[in-house]
Amino acid sequence: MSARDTIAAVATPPGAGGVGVLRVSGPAVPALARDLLGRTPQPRHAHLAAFRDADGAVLDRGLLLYFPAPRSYTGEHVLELHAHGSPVVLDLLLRRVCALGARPARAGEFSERAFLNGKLDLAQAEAVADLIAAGSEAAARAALRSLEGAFSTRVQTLLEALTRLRVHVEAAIDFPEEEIDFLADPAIAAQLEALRADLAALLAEARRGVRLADGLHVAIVGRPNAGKSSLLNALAASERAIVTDVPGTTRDVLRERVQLDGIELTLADTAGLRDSGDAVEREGMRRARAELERADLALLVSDAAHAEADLALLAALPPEVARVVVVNKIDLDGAASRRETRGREVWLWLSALTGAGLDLLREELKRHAGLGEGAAGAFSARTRHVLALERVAAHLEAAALTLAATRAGELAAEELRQAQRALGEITGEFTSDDLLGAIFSSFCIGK
Ligand SMILES: Nc1nc2c(ncn2[C@@H]2O[C@H](COP(=O)(O)OP(=O)(O)OP(=O)(O)O)[C@@H](O)[C@H]2O)c(=O)[nH]1
Ligand SMILES: [K+]
Ligand SMILES: [Mg+2]
Repeated sequence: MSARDTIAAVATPPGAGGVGVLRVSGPAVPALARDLLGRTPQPRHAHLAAFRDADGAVLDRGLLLYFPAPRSYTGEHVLELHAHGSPVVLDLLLRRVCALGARPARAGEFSERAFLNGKLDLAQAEAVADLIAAGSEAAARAALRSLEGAFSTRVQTLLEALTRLRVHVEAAIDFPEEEIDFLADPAIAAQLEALRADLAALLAEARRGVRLADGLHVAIVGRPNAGKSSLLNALAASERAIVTDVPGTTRDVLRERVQLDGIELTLADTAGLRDSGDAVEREGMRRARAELERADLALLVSDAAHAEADLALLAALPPEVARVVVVNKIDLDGAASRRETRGREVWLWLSALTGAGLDLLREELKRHAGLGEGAAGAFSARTRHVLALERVAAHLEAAALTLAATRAGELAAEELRQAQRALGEITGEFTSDDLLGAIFSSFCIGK
């Protein structure tokens, strides 16, 4: 399979447990397995074995499973030893297999080998880590879909369409006397447009995939006393934040994780924004603004009694952050809860105190977290993928402009080539060692 060395690591989490698994991968595995079992193991068969140290003393009794290459996680010969989940026993077993020719694996090294042996593409390998780290049911389901190739297949389809288009354009360049006519062929423009539309759809889904994997980061902002901390407490269903009728109560950012129908929200309560205030409060406001820059969604809370004045803040929000306007304290004038769309904002009338209208807010949050319509087939993605897709979009746009304006085949072809490269980075067709190192080193040991 490869001339790589043999690696070993405990694959189960540190600490005591019912069962602990030691995993070994590489060319030394067949000999190692024979040594441990006293005979050649059957492939993919659970053998009951006594694991012995060099002197023949039994270290533990457990199961031994042998997966010959290439039908294994890494694509190499793999051995799994299922022992009792004792850190001491597992450490002794690890020492034993290292004495028999293995070395301790680095973080993510099994998955890296799976990638290098073509068992998983890069997006799938990342999905393994995202599945392990999933903080909610929706995140776990989405990561499994990516692991099974839902995202990669879409990328692959785009890559194929892009390749066909490049063949067309590059063929035109090879016939300079006909190049202009060739590139004016409406079929080329149509192919490019279709590609851009498919890419835009995939980009939107990948962005949702990032939110599903990471959870939705919500910054709660507004004027002092609008009821921001009360809203956080209502959503968290606990008295996490201090609520008083004194404006300027919240000084620091308070973050709270909330599970909402299988998705994870990180809510950040912030200091009320106003012009005056002491030094501490001003620092709180600076932190509130920094929180906004990082958020996926801003909940702008206003007091129903003076909502219009409070909402002058809308213009101050970073333009790229999605926002929902909350008109709070409707209990004071007896208004009913409701939802309205005004321009790019959704407005919700509710009461953090009585809970009226909170269900509308929960629905809105779920929509933003990617659990809206069409979420059934959602896959997980990473910011790295979104950035790559954005670069692809920019190159395709440049190619379209070049073709439309100048019919400069060489330039358009170069943009398409760059687009293909950026797309290939997602699945790992084009990668640098630095990128691979960065990705796999963030995995856990034994994966
Ligand atoms: N009647 C009514 N009062 C509310 C409601 N929400 C909050 N309040 C009251 O408004 C006051 C301010 O609430 P907070 O939650 O502290 O407001 P805040 O926006 O966090 O204030 P700062 O942290 O000072 O910026 C408190 O007295 C709350 O009890 C509501 O829906 N209805
Ligand atoms: K307050
Ligand atoms: Mg507060």
